[in-house]
Amino acid sequence: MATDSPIIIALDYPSLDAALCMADQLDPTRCRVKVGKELFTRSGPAVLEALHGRGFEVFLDLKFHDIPNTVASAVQAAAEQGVWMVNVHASGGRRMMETAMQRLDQNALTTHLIAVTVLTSMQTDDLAELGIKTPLAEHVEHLALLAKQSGLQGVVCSAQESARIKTLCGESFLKVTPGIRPSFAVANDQQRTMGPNEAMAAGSSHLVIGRPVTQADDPMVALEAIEVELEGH
Ligand SMILES: O=C(O)c1cc(=O)[nH]c(=O)n1[C@@H]1O[C@H](COP(=O)(O)O)[C@@H](O)[C@H]1O
Repeated sequence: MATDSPIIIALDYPSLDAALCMADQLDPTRCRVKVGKELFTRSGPAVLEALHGRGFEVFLDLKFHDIPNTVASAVQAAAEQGVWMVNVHASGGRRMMETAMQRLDQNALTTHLIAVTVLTSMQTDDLAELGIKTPLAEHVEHLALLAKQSGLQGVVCSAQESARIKTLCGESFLKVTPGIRPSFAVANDQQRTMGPNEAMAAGSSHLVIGRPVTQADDPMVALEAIEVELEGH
């Protein structure tokens, strides 16, 4: 079931049952869902089947990062399970990203392939510790351009970087932005955050939202409050 909503709810739960309990409160015409490392490691492909069966488009967020052939095979495996979107780490480099994209094309698989730039939990000091001296925003732009040149359809970045990436990589290049914090939510471990409305105004194409909805007393009330903040987009 396709949706026009930019909202992607992160189903960061420790079991299939818990994730489906949340999904059953959501409407696949009003949001997509994201399956990440914890849930997929615990439940495996069964969770994808269950969510597809309920009509959801699924972003499989496993952030692959390995040698080109291994990543291409993993991306192919994800796409063959019908996921809407899958991601790799841009820091895996051009050959890794190009090989993965070619594998999708060779097999006529239409899953969106995007690359993580710099995690939204990181700041300049974290990059410096890794030996990356470039200012964080510049490093994000560099990785976004590399992903675009490698043929990928978009990136995961902070909404703080969406405007600049839109200028560099174009409007249709996807900017999938976690670290979204509606006015009622706390930052948790996120560092580079933005509100949903501001993120869309900055050029984000999709908003990844987890705890502000999944840990709310009433997740549907939280989701509706976000939809209200987004009115006009
Ligand atoms: O790839 C991601 O989805 C991702 C990339 C990133 O840079 N930062 C980030 O928070 N995420 C994911 O986005 C979700 C954010 O969840 P909340 O912080 O609970 O809203 C989590 O599932 C993260 O794994």
